[in-house]
Amino acid sequence: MIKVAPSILSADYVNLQKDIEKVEKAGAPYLHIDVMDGTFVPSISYGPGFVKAIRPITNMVLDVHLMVESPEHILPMFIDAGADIIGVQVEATQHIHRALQIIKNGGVKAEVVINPGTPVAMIEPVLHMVDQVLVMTVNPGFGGQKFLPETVDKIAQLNAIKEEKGYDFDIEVDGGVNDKTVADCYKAGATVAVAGSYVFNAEDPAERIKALEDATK
Ligand SMILES: O=C(CO)[C@H](O)[C@H](O)COP(=O)(O)O
Ligand SMILES: [Fe+2]
Repeated sequence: MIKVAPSILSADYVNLQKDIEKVEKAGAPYLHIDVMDGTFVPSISYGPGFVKAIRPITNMVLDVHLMVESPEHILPMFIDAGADIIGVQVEATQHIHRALQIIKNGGVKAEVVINPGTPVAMIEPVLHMVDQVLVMTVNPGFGGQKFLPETVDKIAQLNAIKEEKGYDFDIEVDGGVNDKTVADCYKAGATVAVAGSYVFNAEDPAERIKALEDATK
């Protein structure tokens, strides 16, 4: 069964605590927090203060996805804010190895993220040092986009490398995930699924989390 990571990008910001409590009660193990800088992606979302405010109200794993140019400079702020996992986009830095080192040295799990147009070969040199790889299944920047099926092959490629080399990272998928698309990702080797609009644009987020779990049993 896949681990579900609801993305609060599609939550009700005015009643955020209620929405967070709903998905935690439904048993979601991760909470996905999308940080957007208005440069790497067009949108602007939230910063380390947001993570710091959420930290004491939940026991879920705080899975922070940085869509930020040159993230090295801001990593210490997200480490101090209480993130459990920090993901950096390989396309956003000339120093992916250094960025991952900073995260690990801060005692936080390190994740590398790849966009749909980026080949797996780009991240092969750092796969030995990551706790999680995030395969973007849409182009980053917005919630509610359509899943890109051509990204599934990259999940399989990563899973093959993981098995061949004996690496121990989770494979997370993010973008357009629903009860249909999640099944192919899981079959290819994904272990964590981010879902924003599918979970939060629903009457009952708990029912949607269960549907994702049931589709991957
Ligand atoms: O990183 C992201 C977009 O760049 C997100 O995690 C986004 O919230 C996914 O949303 P949805 O499940 O609605 O496609
Ligand atoms: Fe994300």
